[in-house]
Amino acid sequence: MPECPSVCTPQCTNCDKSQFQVRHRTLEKRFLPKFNILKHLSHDHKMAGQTLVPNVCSVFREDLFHDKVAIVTGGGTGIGKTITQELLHLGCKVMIASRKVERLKKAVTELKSTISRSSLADIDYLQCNIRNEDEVKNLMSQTIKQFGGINFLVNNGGGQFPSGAGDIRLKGWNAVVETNLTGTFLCCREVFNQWFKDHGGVIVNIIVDNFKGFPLMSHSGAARAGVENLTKSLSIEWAEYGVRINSVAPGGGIYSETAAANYANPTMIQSSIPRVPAKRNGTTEEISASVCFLLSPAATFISGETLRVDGGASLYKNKYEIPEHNKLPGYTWEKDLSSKL
Ligand SMILES: CCC/C=C/C(=O)SCCNC(=O)CCNC(=O)[C@H](O)C(C)(C)COP(=O)([O-])OP(=O)([O-])OC[C@H]1O[C@@H](n2cnc3c(N)ncnc32)[C@H](O)[C@@H]1OP(=O)([O-])[O-]
Ligand SMILES: NC(=O)C1=CN([C@@H]2O[C@H](COP(=O)(O)OP(=O)(O)OC[C@H]3O[C@@H](n4cnc5c(N)ncnc54)[C@H](OP(=O)(O)O)[C@@H]3O)[C@@H](O)[C@H]2O)C=CC1
Repeated sequence: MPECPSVCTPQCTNCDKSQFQVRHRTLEKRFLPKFNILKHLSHDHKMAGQTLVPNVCSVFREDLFHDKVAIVTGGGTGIGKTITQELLHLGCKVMIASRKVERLKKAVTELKSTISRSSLADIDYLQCNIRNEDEVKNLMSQTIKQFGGINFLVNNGGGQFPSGAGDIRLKGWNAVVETNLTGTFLCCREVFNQWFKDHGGVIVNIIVDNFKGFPLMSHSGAARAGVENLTKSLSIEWAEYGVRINSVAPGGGIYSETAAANYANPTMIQSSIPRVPAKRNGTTEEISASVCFLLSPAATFISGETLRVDGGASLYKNKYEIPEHNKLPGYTWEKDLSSKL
């Protein structure tokens, strides 16, 4: 059992396990189901006064963002929800935004209950499809109205469906490109025009590990490559306005129930593990820590960068297995050379 990185968590009301220990067990359960090495927990662990969301064990100082306001798109689920929870823990006011209001409402109710009474942190939600220009404009203006400004934008909302490129219909291609590239652009442009141009600010874009191509997700690979380059362009163009912008590229698989549920094969996220040098999936907490670092004063000289958070996966094998074939013969002036190639 690893050490908890900071002071944390109450004990279970039924036994002496801390919430961190229970959380750690839950992660083992997620990542190693088929090896059956887990001992079953003898009872449900109930933490006095706690909700279902785990307590935050952030490595960052608790008041780090006490005077800050953040927007997190897709902040009601998975990676975005963990980022939101860590930002709240660090004292930030957070507006979460996505398409499905029920998810947003549920997340706000759960996460609000984790804010301590002495904290200046606050959370609210706005429905916003980042593909819709008017809704993005509204997200920025309403956040400014409600929280008095915006310091951070985390462009986390996004996704795709797996498909061979030959089978992607134009509508499907456009849906993925509009979500991941155009949606990210619209959020960047609007936060700049409505606030960052006059006050500065920090943007973090969540992309994917597409560094060796993204076979069967070509639409998303292309869109995220666009975001990576947008990150570089804007880091130069907007430096004079006090804007920093970076990307985080999660790799391997980052497990969350919603991420897994997006795929017909729920083990899709787990299937990366053999090709991850760390030999496991990543956690939403590991992505959140990188985002908080890039938002923080520790990263004031970092802009235009993409941080790979992938256990080394982007340096190792492509997940895609190329079937045996002889469809790409060599070009040569010698007869019979092809047998030696
Ligand atoms: C290990 C992996 C690493 C990465 C992990 C993660 O990212 S985890 C995070 C994962 N989380 C997420 O990805 C969450 C967010 N993702 C999403 O909401 C969707 O994947 C979206 C981005 C396509 C938007 O969807 P939407 O409903 O707003 O879109 P829409 O209604 O406007 O147009 C839809 C059109 O797209 C097409 N099409 C759609 N699905 C399929 C399919 N399965 N099959 C084939 N085609 C499909 C189809 O053409 C359809 O129109 P049609 O022909 O039917 O009339
Ligand atoms: N999990 C993983 O292994 C990896 C994830 N990523 C990326 O990380 C980000 C978060 O994914 P993750 O948390 O894992 O999965 P989730 O499916 O939980 O998160 C996707 C989020 O994006 C929101 N979203 C999708 N489309 C839109 C839209 N048009 N407008 C506004 N919000 C939208 C969804 O909310 P709603 O449905 O309410 O709109 C949802 O909250 C995504 O960009 C994903 O592609 C990258 C690499 C690996």
